Amino acid sequence: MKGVLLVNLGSPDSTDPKDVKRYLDEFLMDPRVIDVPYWLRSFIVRGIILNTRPKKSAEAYSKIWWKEGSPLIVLSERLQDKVQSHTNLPVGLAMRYGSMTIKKGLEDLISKGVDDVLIIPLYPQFAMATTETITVLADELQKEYFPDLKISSLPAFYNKEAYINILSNSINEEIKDLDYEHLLFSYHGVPERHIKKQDITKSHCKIDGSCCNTPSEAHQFCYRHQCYETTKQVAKKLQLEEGTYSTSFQSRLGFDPWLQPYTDRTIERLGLEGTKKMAIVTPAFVSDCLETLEEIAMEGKELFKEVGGKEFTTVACLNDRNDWAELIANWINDWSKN
Ligand SMILES: C=CC1=C(C)c2cc3[nH]c(cc4nc(cc5[nH]c(cc1n2)c(C)c5CCC(=O)O)C(CCC(=O)O)=C4C)c(C)c3C=C
Ligand SMILES: [Fe+2]
Ligand SMILES: [Fe+2]
Repeated sequence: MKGVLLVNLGSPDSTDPKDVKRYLDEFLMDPRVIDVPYWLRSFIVRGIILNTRPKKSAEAYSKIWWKEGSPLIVLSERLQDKVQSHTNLPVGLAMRYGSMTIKKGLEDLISKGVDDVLIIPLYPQFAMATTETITVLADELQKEYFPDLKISSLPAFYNKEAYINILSNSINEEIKDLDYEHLLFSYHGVPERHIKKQDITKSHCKIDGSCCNTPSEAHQFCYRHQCYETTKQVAKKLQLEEGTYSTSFQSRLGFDPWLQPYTDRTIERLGLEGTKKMAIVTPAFVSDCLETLEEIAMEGKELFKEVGGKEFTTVACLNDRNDWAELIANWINDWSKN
């Protein structure tokens, strides 16, 4: 029997700094997130980051935590329920990090009689630190624990027409009555090194602003290309005028160069240049989370006001929108016919 496992990033079990530390340890020790040799990663993560960050992150999580738990997890569970209501196949939910493990998710599906699983990474754009780490772990688990299980995964959907339509509608619903001056598409950043590493041609990626616009088979794994493509397709769909929107990258960590332009500097620049009303959408996230609710809706807004901005509107992630849940169910039903 076929079944499906939706997989999102995960959150700590609570806002207690001890839980945050345990979660960050698992997350940041993933070699596809901090991609340096083990001894160096261990030194950076356990010797430096985990000494100070858990307390700071725990405070940030406390600002956005819901009565039911982590917004990312609660919203993913609501999505799972809605998707389940549109398909007869069992739909499970797991997180790449934290307590809701992929192993448990697969065991649960197997206990329902499933022997053929479609993994759906809940990330529109492919990245080594998100999509790839999920599929690699699922393959490892399959080899070690579930040799009779067939596993396949849904590819990144950053440019799929039905997804672009739903994302565009979600943005339009929020901004149609605003006379905003600038719409910023803010994606989670990654170190530039990740982009170069994923270049299967080993010659295409230059991070010079032009390679991502030049057709190449490398784009199948180029997070930067895929982010710009999502922006481009939405802008086309919504007929946004050139100059009234742009793309930036948020949430950088450490001192290496990450994808630019950075979101915080872009918000600051827009405000300093005289923009009074801006809107912001975060299409790398399908569920609202720390990075959208705190970093953007709180910190970003505060920064914009500090530099003279007046109105800062955040567009909610797709979360558990009916059209989004229906689209995932359509993908599942299409897959189940093969
Ligand atoms: C080297 C570090 C990181 C990389 C690379 C990275 C890529 C990446 N992350 C997401 C999505 C999310 N990240 C979230 C939180 C978060 N991310 C990092 C670091 C890297 N992410 C940290 C340290 C944290 C924890 C928060 C903090 O301490 O500030 C979240 C939110 C989780 C939640 O519980 O709400 C999401 C979602 C993507 C899409 C991505 C690459 C494309
Ligand atoms: Fe992240
Ligand atoms: Fe590229």
